Amino acid sequence: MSILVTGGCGYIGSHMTWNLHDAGKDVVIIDNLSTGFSWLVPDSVPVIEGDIGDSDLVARVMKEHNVEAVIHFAGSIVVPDSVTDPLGYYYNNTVKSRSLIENAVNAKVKAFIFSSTAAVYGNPDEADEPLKEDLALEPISPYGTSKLMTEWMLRDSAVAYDFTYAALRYFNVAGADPEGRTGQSTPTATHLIKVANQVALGQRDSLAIFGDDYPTADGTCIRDYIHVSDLVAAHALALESLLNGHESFVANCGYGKGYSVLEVVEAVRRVSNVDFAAKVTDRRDGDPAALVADSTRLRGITGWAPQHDDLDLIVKTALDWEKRLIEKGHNRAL
Ligand SMILES: NC(=O)c1ccc[n+]([C@@H]2O[C@H](COP(=O)([O-])OP(=O)(O)OC[C@H]3O[C@@H](n4cnc5c(N)ncnc54)[C@H](O)[C@@H]3O)[C@@H](O)[C@H]2O)c1
Ligand SMILES: O=c1ccn([C@@H]2O[C@H](COP(=O)(O)OP(=O)(O)O[C@H]3O[C@H](CO)[C@@H](O)[C@H](O)[C@H]3O)[C@@H](O)[C@H]2O)c(=O)[nH]1
Repeated sequence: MSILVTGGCGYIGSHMTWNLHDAGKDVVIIDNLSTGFSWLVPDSVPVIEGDIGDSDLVARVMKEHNVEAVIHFAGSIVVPDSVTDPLGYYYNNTVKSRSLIENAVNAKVKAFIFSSTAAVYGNPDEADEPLKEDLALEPISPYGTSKLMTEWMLRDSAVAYDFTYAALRYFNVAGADPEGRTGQSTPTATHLIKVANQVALGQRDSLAIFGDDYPTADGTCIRDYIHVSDLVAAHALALESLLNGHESFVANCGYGKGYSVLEVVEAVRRVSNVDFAAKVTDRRDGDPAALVADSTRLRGITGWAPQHDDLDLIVKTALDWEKRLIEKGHNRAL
């Protein structure tokens, strides 16, 4: 019996792979290496280079590796790109997820964990923060819609076929493996903490703050930053719950605390000890003002208890990984 991790060579998938490897589980990865790197995962884990939309390949891997569970990270992840390329996002995130789910059903996979997102909530009312799972779902970006449609395919399929699923709605995932084995490695990544660390280390010229006229205390957007190690621990617990017979569920993954863009920039300056410049520019398409999670449901179902709930620690682990990338020469595309 093994666990198929799609997108296992990506940022979050590689942390998941190390988590499962450390726990002694059998893992197999399918990744098309569009944004992932096979050197981020343990040498002993098989990496099948291919696409989750390649049904023959997926069926073969599920059969050969006797796959019992799927943890599905593969996808396109940049919110503003989804605004300019909606059909590309619906294809990679929704159409190919449909194909993967069909393969999982045919292979009699028992449990399916899906990377969903806070972007399914759209631009929620301030009064609804922290956000609970049963709020109205009104994504404001094609990225959010592409993920919500996959949640719905899983909901309906789990009724019709014999498997259970967990759709985990991640808030802003950040930080890196405290042991320094993997981290966010896409040189052109657009995530705030990654970009700010790159600026602090002289890998990028400047940091743009996308808008300071939002209805928040300092005018910049508020997000709930969750350490990637806590996030993948939630997946391991969710999988255990499903395999122990828990019914399917949808759950938020975040700490329940929000930081503004300016507060994050201050944290990166403090931790890096570099007083880099940041310039306010126009708003970025598709950005809601504030997203903060209520994770009561996740904690209740799985017993999840975060270990790294500390913004400076998140920034430090990410910064340490960024330095490692420079040492390894993996920052060359910038
Ligand atoms: N990073 C965040 O803050 C965040 C928040 C919410 C949800 N998510 C979701 O988590 C998942 C992982 O995100 P990440 O930050 O690790 O991104 P990532 O880009 O580092 O990882 C995605 C991985 O999937 C692979 N991939 C993409 N399309 C594929 C395809 N069609 N077939 C096979 N492999 C494919 C890529 O090569 C990469 O290794 C995504 O589904 C994303 O939408 C991320
Ligand atoms: O150079 C930058 C980068 C980001 N931001 C701002 O920082 C905040 C966070 O942005 P970013 O780190 O790009 O994350 P999000 O756009 O919030 O999206 C992330 O978090 C979502 C869940 O909240 C996931 O669905 C997405 O996959 C993931 O990329 C936003 O207000 C951005 O406008 C800047 O001001 N300057």
